[in-house]
Amino acid sequence: MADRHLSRMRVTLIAAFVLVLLVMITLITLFTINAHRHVGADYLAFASDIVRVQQDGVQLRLAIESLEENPEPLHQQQLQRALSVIASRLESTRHAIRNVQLAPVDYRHVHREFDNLDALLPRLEALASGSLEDEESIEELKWLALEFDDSLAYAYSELHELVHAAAAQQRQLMGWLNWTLILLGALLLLFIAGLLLAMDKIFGQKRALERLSATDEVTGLNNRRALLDTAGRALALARRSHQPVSLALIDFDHFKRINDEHGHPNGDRVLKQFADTLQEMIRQTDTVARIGGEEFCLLMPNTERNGAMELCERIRSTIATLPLEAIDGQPALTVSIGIATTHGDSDASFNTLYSQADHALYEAKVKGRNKTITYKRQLQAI
Ligand SMILES: Nc1nc2c(ncn2[C@@H]2O[C@H](COP(=O)(O)OP(=O)(O)OP(=O)(O)O)[C@@H](O)[C@H]2O)c(=O)[nH]1
Repeated sequence: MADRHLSRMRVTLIAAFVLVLLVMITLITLFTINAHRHVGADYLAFASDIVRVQQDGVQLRLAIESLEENPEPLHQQQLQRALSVIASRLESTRHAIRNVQLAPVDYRHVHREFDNLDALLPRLEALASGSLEDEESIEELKWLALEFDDSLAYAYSELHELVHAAAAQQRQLMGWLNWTLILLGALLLLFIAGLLLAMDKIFGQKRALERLSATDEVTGLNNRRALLDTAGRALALARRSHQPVSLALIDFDHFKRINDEHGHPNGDRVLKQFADTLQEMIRQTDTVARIGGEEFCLLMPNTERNGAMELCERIRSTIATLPLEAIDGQPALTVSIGIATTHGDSDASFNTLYSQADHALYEAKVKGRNKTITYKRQLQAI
């Protein structure tokens, strides 16, 4: 049952982890694809560059007007300078477009306009560096310059808009990035919280299992297995510190009658009441366990034979007069007790102690029950 629960929890945890992983991978992939173009681009700087180069068209027009009014070499030189500035700015704008990585589909028409400018520029430069003494050449230069200026203005204004749109996308992307990070953080927290809860549950179940495997369910006392652990430790400690350890086996007399006359459930209640009474009478360092049907074992570390005898006698006489709640509050039971003691200098094992106490218990039963007998080389009865 617990195994099934644990493996279900394991599957849930793995599924949660895979889900979180998938969500993270999807979000990161989507983000990376979109962010690739935008994240590193400085659209703001590019936009202000474009505003600056838009002034080139104004310079060109001014140079043409001056040349028209007064076709002097000085104005011709101004025109040549303006054209050379435009040429180099066109080149650096192209370079900037490649750097900000605008999607080619978005700026295809701008690109076409740039090609047109590329075609017009050499013609303009040739005219501007030729002889401009007759009106016809100036007129041709003027119209070509106007066509060039139109194209330039269109290209730059389109580009400006594209860059603004890209900057808006970049801002939106950053917003998404924030939300993505918040979502990932929340998922991670959820996952960690789930993991902690699951671990808490697992450890809780483990503790409950340990408790159950060490406890007798009728009386709530330690069971045989828990007693063996405790006794092993107590005996090892006693050997090291040369202290005595006593062990008592307590067995009800004619318990069968209780079951027969009052029913098994009432028999259980009697066992429980006895266990509670026993717990109240012993020291904190003592351990009591139910090791069989109606047989109990009391481990008394650091207790000599006389001390054990005194306590067990008190137990025996208390039980003999104990009103049993499950059977009309009447005292109706006695116990027989066998005690064995190991001294500090002895290295008796639990099994030895147990069989000595069992031997003494057998003697108590044979000698008429309701007795406490300590195991000695010759058994000693009270
Ligand atoms: N109610 C209840 N009875 C139990 C439990 N375990 C064992 N018993 C009963 O305890 C009785 C033990 O019977 P016996 O071994 O003959 O011992 P006894 O009747 O106490 O007689 P002596 O020990 O010889 O004095 C049986 O009737 C078992 O059914 C239990 O968990 N609950």
